[in-house]
Amino acid sequence: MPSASSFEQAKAYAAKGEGTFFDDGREIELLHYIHSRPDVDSTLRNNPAAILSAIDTYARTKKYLMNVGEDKGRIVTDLIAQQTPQTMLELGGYVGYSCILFGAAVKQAARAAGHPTPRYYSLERNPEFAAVIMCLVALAGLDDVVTVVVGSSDASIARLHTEGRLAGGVDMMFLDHYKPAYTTDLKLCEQLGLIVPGRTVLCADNVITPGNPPYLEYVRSTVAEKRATAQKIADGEGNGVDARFADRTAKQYLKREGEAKLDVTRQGKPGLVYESQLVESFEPSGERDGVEVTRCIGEEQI
Ligand SMILES: C[S@@+](CC[C@H](N)C(=O)[O-])C[C@H]1O[C@@H](n2cnc3c(N)ncnc32)[C@H](O)[C@@H]1O
Repeated sequence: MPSASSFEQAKAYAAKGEGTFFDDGREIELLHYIHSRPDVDSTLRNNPAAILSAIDTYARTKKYLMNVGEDKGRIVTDLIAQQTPQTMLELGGYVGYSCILFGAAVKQAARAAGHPTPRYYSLERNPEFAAVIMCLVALAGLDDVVTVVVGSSDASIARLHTEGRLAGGVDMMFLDHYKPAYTTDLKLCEQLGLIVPGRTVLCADNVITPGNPPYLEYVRSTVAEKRATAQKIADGEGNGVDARFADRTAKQYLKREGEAKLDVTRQGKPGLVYESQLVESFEPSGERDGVEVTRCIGEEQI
C-alpha cells in the first residue's frame, strides 16, 4: 500500500496548540455550525461526503478537531473497498468523522458486492461526544449501518460479544482511542475469539504522532516473542501504563474520565500470526503520521 509523500498545506486544520484541543465545547459548537447551515437539508442530509466536508471546513476555519482526516482516512477506505467488511468496529468515535467516512464506505462496499447490510460499531466513552456522533450519523443517513456504543471500549467490546452482536468475529477494526488501550483491547478481542485468522484486518491510527511503541511491538512480534512476553506478564511483570508513552498521551483523558483503568495482565492469544505494515501519511494538521495495517494471517497451535 503506497505511503503519501506530500501534504497539501491549503487543507490544513487549524493549529492544535499546546493547551486544550478538545472537550471545551467545540464539539457541540460543531453541531450548531452544521445545523445552522442554510444547505443542511438541501445538501448535507443523507450526504456523508458533504457532511465530512462541512466538518473539515469547521476544523480548518474555526477550531482544530482530532479527526483521522482525509489523507489517513483514504488508507482505511481503500482497505474497506478491498475487504468488504461485514462487521467493523471502531474504538474512539469523537465527533463521528471516521464513523461517517468508514460507515459510508462499508455500506457502499457491501451494496456493490450484493452482500447483506453490514454493521459498523463506533465505541465512544464520552457520552457527549457519542451524542454528537449519533446526531451526525442520523443526518448522514447511516442509521441503518452504524451503531454508536457509549462506554469504555473494553466494557463495550465485552458486552457486544456477550449479546452475540460480534458473532463470527470482526472483519475490520479501526483503533483510534486511548493510545495505551490499543494493545489491551486487541488482546481482549483475541481472547474473545473476535480476531479471525485469514480475515481480520486491524488499522491503528497515530502510530507515529503521538506514536504507540507497545502496540507496534506487539503486532510485529513473532508468536515465540509473544509467548515469552505473555509468560512475563503471568509472572507479574509490566504493570501500569507503558513508560514509553509521553505524559500528555498517557493523561489525555484524565480531566474528564479520571485515571485510566487498563487490564495490563491480559495475555491475548499469542499464537495468532500477524503480518503488519506501516502506511505513512499525514495528520489533518499536516504533521507526519501513519496507520499500522495488520492482517491476522494464521494461528500457531502449541
Ligand atoms: C482521536 S479521537 C477519535 C477520532 C475519530 N476516530 C475520528 O477520526 O473521527 C479519540 C476518541 O476516543 C475516545 N476514547 C478515549 N478512550 C476511550 C475508551 N477507552 N473507550 C472508548 N472511547 C475512548 C475519546 O473520548 C475520543 O473521542
